[in-house]
Amino acid sequence: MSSTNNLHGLTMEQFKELRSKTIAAKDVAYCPYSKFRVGSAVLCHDGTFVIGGNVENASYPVGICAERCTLVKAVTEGKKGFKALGVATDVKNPPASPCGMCRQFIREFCELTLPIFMFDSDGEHVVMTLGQLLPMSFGPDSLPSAEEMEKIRA
Ligand SMILES: O=c1ccn([C@H]2C[C@H](O)[C@@H](CO)O2)c(=O)[nH]1
Ligand SMILES: [Zn+2]
Repeated sequence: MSSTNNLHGLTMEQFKELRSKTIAAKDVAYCPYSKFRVGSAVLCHDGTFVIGGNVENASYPVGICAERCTLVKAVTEGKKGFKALGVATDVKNPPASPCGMCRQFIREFCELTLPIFMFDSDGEHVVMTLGQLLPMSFGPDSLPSAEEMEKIRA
């Protein structure tokens, strides 16, 4: 389920860059209310990285998590496929994992095999795939086509 030595197809160099960018991204968090810094980075298929942090709001529910911030940036920069996602916080035992809303958000754009590296306060990680974190999930391929939908409703 979790592992510290399986890089899920990433080279050691890619993994190290994902780790350093994810941990550094904690510095871009805007979290005056919770003070809980979350950094995130995604490795895109084109080899580039996009980073983000949690961005809170005086109207608390309006805030956005680091993982969604990162993916919104990547998608709107035209990035198409994603090889790995990192998330880093200042807690340990266990490291924080993406919330349910983020898991579903990630599902829209990534394969179930996407590895999600969760880094703790010491930079140690647990890695799980999106499919492990979000079993029997509902995604774009779960919706019937317009034609199928017509048959279903007939
Ligand atoms: O995986 C997580 C968990 C929490 N948060 C944010 C939301 C909020 O700003 C703060 C406290 O929940 O951390 C994230 O960004 N990602
Ligand atoms: Zn979230």
